Amino acid sequence: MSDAAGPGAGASTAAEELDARDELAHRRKDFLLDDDGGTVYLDGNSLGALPRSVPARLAEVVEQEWGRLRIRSWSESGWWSAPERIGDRIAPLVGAGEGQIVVGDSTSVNVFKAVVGAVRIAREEHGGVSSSGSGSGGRDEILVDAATFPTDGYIARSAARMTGATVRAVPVAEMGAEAGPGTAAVLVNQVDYRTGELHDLPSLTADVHRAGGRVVWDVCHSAGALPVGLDAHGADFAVGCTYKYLNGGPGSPAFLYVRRELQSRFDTPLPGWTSHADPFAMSDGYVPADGAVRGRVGTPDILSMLALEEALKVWDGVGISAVRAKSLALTDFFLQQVRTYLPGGRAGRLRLRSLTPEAHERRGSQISLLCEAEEDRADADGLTDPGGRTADAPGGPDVAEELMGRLHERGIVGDFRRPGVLRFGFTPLYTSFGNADRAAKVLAELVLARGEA
Ligand SMILES: Cc1ncc(COP(=O)(O)O)c(C=O)c1O
Ligand SMILES: Nc1c(O)cccc1C(=O)C[C@H](N)C(=O)O
Repeated sequence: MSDAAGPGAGASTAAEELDARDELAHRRKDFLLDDDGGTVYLDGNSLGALPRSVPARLAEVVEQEWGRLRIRSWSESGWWSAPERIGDRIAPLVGAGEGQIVVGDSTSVNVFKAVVGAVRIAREEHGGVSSSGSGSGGRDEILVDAATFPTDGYIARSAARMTGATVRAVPVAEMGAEAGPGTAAVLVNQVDYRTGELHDLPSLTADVHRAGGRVVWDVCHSAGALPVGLDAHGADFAVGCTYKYLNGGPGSPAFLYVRRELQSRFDTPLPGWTSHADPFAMSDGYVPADGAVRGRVGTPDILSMLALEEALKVWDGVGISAVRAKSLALTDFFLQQVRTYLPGGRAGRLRLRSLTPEAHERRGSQISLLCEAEEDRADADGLTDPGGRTADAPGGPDVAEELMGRLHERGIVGDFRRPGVLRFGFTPLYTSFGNADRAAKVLAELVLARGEA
């Protein structure tokens, strides 16, 4: 086991061989990881690790650009154009051409802009009147992914109230069939935050378009983890955060993608002055800027934004397809090792069941294991029946939360989501196969100790 692989050293030969062949292994050194402390960090699907070059760059921004140049930095240090410049840096990672992504605000705020923008465009296309808000062209419904990360659902409901639409929660698998003549917009997560399931962006986008609606993709759990293909598959809008697989740091600004053909018709519900065609004219009337700039609202959060820009340098020379290949290999390997160390996925009355699909085309970059405390089931084959019941069996959620606490004590950092889900995120730029092996081994030890107690 090489030092570069970090904790997990001394792990299985299989892990060592996989690490030795890993084309992305050299990237690990670009991150500050707690290798000496023995921590295996599998929570990059919530907060990515710190790229080593960020602190020095932030110090420079604060001391030099803010401290010395002060107001001049808006032009001389490129602060003013940072939202679009950084958007173009993210673009290839999500399959977008230049000029369609703006960075800023939170994902929640961008969901609001995109959903209202999508409803307005759909209505205009079907004979409604977008700017006055009157006339819907019969497009009165917003479909929302029934298992969505909560913020999207909350925001969609507010956007619906404001536009006179209604929201209907629909399981993603049924959305294509449910989209119809009343559909204005569809809001859907490409990867489910709880189960790690990857949804079919190309086919659902095509279905929504056939129904005459517009689709907003939340790519928080796919940006930087897998090829998204926004342009290629005709996505209308996309929003995503940058603090997960893009490692931008806590609360780093989100991004908004508006497909080029829709930009001139994007009627933002938050027309702040920085999205004006001539912001420094400071005129009374709002005239929207062209292009990605139209997605801005107010003054960009420069410190977070420039930390993100520096963090994105770890992607230099890295292709998203290599990242995807390693992500699938890591998640396959983790599942395989859990099965090896915990045969049948169970110990006594305690059972782990993967909610993350086995099929690669349906898997994001995390593994979610539902922890059930139940009677032994004759039909159970352990870890292999995603899509089954997710009932919180007696003690399930409590035991899962307790187990995640114990994992943290043993240096394995994943997280817990209700009901009883242990989440393990795999960030290919810095996670080694040794990490995956060590996490599986410690998890199995803890389940065995707890289940047979
Ligand atoms: C799918 C998804 N959407 C949105 C968010 C959060 O949005 P915000 O960045 O506004 O907190 C998260 C995670 O926090 C998420 O997982
Ligand atoms: N954004 C977060 C935060 O500010 C605090 C704690 C966690 C988060 C997260 O990102 C949660 C994450 N989206 C999830 O998938 O559960």
